[in-house]
Amino acid sequence: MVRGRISGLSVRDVRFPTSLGGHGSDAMHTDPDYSAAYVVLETDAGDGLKGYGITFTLGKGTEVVVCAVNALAHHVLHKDLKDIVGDFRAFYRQLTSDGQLRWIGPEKGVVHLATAAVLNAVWDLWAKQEGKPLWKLLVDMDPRTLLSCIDFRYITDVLTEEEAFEILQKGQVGKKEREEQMLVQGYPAYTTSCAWLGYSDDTLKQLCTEALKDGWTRFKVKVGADLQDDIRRCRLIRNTIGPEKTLMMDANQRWDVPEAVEWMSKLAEFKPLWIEEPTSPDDILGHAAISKALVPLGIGVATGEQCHNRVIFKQLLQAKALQFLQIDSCRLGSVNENLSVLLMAKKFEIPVCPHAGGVGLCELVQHLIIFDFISVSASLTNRMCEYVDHLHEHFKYPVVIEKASYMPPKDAGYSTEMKEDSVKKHQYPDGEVWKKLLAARGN
Ligand SMILES: C[C@H](O)[C@@H](O)CC(=O)C(=O)O
Ligand SMILES: [Mg+2]
Repeated sequence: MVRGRISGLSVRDVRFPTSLGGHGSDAMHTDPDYSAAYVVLETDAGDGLKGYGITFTLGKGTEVVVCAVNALAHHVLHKDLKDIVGDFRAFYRQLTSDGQLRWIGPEKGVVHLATAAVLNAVWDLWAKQEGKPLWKLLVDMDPRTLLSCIDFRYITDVLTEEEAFEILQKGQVGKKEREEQMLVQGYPAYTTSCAWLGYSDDTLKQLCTEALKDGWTRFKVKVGADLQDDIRRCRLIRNTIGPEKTLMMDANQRWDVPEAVEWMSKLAEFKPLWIEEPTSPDDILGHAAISKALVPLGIGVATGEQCHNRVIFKQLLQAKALQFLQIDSCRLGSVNENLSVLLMAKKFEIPVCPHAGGVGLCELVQHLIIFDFISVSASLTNRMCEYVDHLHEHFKYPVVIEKASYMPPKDAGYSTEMKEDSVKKHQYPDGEVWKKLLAARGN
């Protein structure tokens, strides 16, 4: 039973110095410090439950997102939780239609990341009050209630509410068996942690060898900065993992369209399943051109981690611009907007392979993809969820990986809560980790 009025919202700037080890590095983000704007919602319900929400950022960008969360706070404060989730579509629209903040969006960039952080906290609180992990809250929700959380504005030309209802109705068939399957086998994952761009060849080889021993069969490598380096690194990885294992490549938006096609024709011998973010995330027709050009090479295009919103996903699908769709739990407007994208992907029969390269993204997105399998896609063909082996120790309910699969979370909530001690230590700039680092840098 949903209860309580939101009595407090706090937001903190939490950063991890991952750049020191080259973790998370790619062709465009060479020194990423994995960071989060971390939101905590309190209520007057007297049950001690809080809602925790994050959005993923890199370093200094967190400052700006924290400001945007504070600017949105008045929409949430003093509201009854039951009014928020009772008409979640209206609340989503209220947040994304703020007359003054909308101008610096709309539904994109900093203000949308802030929306995600706030709404992720609301979903966490809702799931905790219901005593269920978020994936289970979604799986058990009746289709009409689920759809009442989605803003269909701008997507009804490809997906009406009635069509979405039909998809969810069809998804009821075999749902129980699929839930059982998830609880036993988990959701298949791939690892990105062996092959960040800043890692040396020795590190690549060592990490791939260890990952193979741990049962990983799917690997992603960062490419795009230097062709000769890419050829050497991809050869090293392919030789280490063997011809049968799955390899994906990620260029993080480094190339122009013709350059992407040319570059990938040189990397085709390493048999990548996909090239991810070959060019600007806003270039829908560019992605379509690359997709078309790479068909003869057997390489698909994957994108989504920097897709602004459901509208861009809609057009990517309409334009046949991607073969693998990568939702992100913190880039889009939380669960609400991700639900609409999962349903569109189902309509277009495009496999969803979520993005999770960042702090906390694995914790969150596992809920969405497990729900997707049980209630929407009903398929694991060509599907896998990204896994990165970093920073899970800072979360109160960290992901559980077994046999290279995500095991469904059992604790109530959205797995968003961080350990208070970790937050204190990594808060920027006053946490002890940053005080030391900044002093050593002479700041
Ligand atoms: C900066 C991030 O680590 C980015 O490289 C993640 C990413 O592209 C992915 O995980 O995919
Ligand atoms: Mg990527």
